[in-house]
Amino acid sequence: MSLFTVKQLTKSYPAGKTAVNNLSFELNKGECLGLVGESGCGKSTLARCLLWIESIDSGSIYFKNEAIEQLNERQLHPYRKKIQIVFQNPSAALNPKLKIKDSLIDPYAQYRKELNLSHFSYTSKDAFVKQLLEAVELPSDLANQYPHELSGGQRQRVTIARAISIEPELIVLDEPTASLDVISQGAVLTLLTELRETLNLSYLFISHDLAAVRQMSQRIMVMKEGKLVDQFNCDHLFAEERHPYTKELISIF
Ligand SMILES: Nc1ncnc2c1ncn2[C@@H]1O[C@H](COP(=O)(O)OP(=O)(O)OP(=O)(O)O)[C@@H](O)[C@H]1O
Repeated sequence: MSLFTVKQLTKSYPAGKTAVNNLSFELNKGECLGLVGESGCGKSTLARCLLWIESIDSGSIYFKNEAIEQLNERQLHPYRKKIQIVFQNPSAALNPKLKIKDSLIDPYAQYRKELNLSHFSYTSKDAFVKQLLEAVELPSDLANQYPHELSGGQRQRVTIARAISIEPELIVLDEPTASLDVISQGAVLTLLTELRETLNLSYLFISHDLAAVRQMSQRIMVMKEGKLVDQFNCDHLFAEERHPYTKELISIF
């Protein structure tokens, strides 16, 4: 089943070049779709368009057959709950003045009236936070600490716990391990794979690191200068018909 169907999506910035140029693709429920391309090719712009925090110039984005560009802000509210994002830099994503438990509870507090959780259950704030920390393999005593008291890897686990707290259908992972050391990177990627299976999540996994994208994804899309130049199943990565740019990326990974 298609979760996202994107048709001929174009987005440009005033006085700038076209960041996303006539992009079409589908993202299926339960899959991890990888998006790879060099810095500046338009990956994050595409992510912001899908989250509808950036308007589009033309084209369509369907979420489960509903055209999101036709929804008003009130109609977008339930849509926003179904899609969460994890950014590259967990320090910027967490409020330094809030204890971890207060950051973690934020999405739940925002959407609690509409939530029908099946994996997590809310009995009290402390118990809920404990479940979330356990899900990302963090000790529960981190709940009372502040972001600066945690390591980068721990902080990124907190942002992942926050993203999964309202059991979204899709998480956009925008370079989620780029700020971490190699060991933490591997551990976070393994955790994300386990969470996708346990919580039946779908991912759009954005990275300039083809090796990480290959480890995580079932299908891969390759972007170059705003355009989608290649898309294929992971097991076809080394096939002869790959686009020359994909072959170039393979040669450097
Ligand atoms: N708010 C903005 N205003 C003007 N131009 C922008 C804006 N955001 C992005 N751009 C431009 O759009 C293009 C695509 O940027 P984008 O951040 O989407 O690329 P990216 O592939 O995510 O890069 P990176 O991997 O470095 O994050 C770039 O040329 C960038 O300069």
